[in-house]
Amino acid sequence: MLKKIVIFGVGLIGSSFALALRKANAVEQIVGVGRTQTSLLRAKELGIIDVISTSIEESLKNADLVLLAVPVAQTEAMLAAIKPYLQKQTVVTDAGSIKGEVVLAARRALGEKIGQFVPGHPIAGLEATGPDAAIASLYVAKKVVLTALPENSVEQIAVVAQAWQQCGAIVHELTPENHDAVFAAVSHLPHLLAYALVDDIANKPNADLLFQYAASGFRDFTRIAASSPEMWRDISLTNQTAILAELDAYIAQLTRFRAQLAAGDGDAMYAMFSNAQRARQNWQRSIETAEIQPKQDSDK
Ligand SMILES: NC(=O)c1ccc[n+]([C@@H]2O[C@H](COP(=O)([O-])OP(=O)(O)OC[C@H]3O[C@@H](n4cnc5c(N)ncnc54)[C@H](O)[C@@H]3O)[C@@H](O)[C@H]2O)c1
Ligand SMILES: O=C(O)C(=O)C[C@]1(C(=O)O)C=C[C@@H](O)C=C1
Repeated sequence: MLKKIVIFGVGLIGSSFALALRKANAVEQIVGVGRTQTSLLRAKELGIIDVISTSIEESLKNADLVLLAVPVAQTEAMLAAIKPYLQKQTVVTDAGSIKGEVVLAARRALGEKIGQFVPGHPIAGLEATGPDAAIASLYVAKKVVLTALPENSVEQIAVVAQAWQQCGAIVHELTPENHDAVFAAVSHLPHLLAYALVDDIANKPNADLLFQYAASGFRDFTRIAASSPEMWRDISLTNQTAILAELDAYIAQLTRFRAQLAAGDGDAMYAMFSNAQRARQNWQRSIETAEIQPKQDSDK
């Protein structure tokens, strides 16, 4: 049981963490720190947080756990503001979608207190933002990747891992470099492609006509283009190298495909479509097995 947790950023991710811990009866008091009073008042109204912080110093007194759930470019300034008031027993974690730059920012901001920071990333989310979008079950049977630091103690890592497990999540560990390369391929690139496609269509002279007939294929491919521009700007800039590598590989793939189409090479196109279909079906089956099983267990 955590006595006090402090959440910086009461948006989708921070508020869902709060709701999940409350549902599990795993926390006594939740304090919210925000950029705008509006989201903090709304989070309090919705019963997500108990207390709206008016001072970082006060909020950190006797805290067990601090979660940063803000756009990743805020990490360094936020940890620098926290550092003077960070007590020895408090563990700090984050939910940022990239880890390499977050770790560098944390080292710069926290200095000798870096051992108290256990970097994390829940692999669950939505295109919606803010406390109204929060869901208590968002993390159930979903992965949370920790990229623990050599300076973290086993106990500090356990505080963060156990909090996520209380939310129903399954904790994995990766190095920050592996993390950023993996998510550049399977999360960051798809978001950028969806944004680019919708922007391209929106800028066409006949955009209204095109959107009028866009249907479920368009909906499935572009849901994530409704995500937060601030969040995705920060992810793009802080994971620039890995995203550029994935973007180049994708452009090469499109160039290959374009040549096949221009040449009317149906066999080559069929081979690529079949390989992708098989891979997508296998992925769907394996993810369903992994994610449905724990849900059934927890229903017992
Ligand atoms: N949305 C997802 O699918 C998802 C999934 C996993 C991880 N993440 C990561 O979680 C973090 C939060 O994303 P989200 O989806 O909850 O976004 P969100 O927009 O719903 O919430 C972010 C909150 O942070 C607040 N904020 C911004 N700057 C702040 C500051 N300086 N001080 C205090 N509060 C501040 C905003 O007001 C907002 O309430 C991001 O780092 C993102 O990369 C998002
Ligand atoms: O489902 C969505 O809307 C998401 O964008 C979630 C998603 C993802 O790409 O899967 C996005 C970013 C996160 O860092 C983790 C999860």
